[in-house]
Amino acid sequence: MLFMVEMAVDIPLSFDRSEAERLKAAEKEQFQELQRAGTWRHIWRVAGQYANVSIFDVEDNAQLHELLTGLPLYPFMTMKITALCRHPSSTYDDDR
Ligand SMILES: O=C(O)C[C@H]1C=CC(=O)O1
Repeated sequence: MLFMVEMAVDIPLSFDRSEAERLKAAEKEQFQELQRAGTWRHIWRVAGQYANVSIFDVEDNAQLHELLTGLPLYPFMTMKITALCRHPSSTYDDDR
């Protein structure tokens, strides 16, 4: 199942800087692992914002929930999730 996830990150200025850097590094590592696995299929930076638009390919809603709530930066994120389905005009075989 494909989902578009819009994520915005807001780490308060009062939050410990070195802990923030540690969480960002952990987030990057987790992201790259999921990208290599094909689960976190795409990511784009939203220009001018600490935010991204991502496409996830997961088994079900529960897997998406587990994955998103397990992200190191999750406590600082707001998310908007949109379920996607194949467009009838698409020529791509992997648009499930
Ligand atoms: O940078 C972000 O948008 C937040 C998060 C998503 C992937 C990653 O490495 O960090």
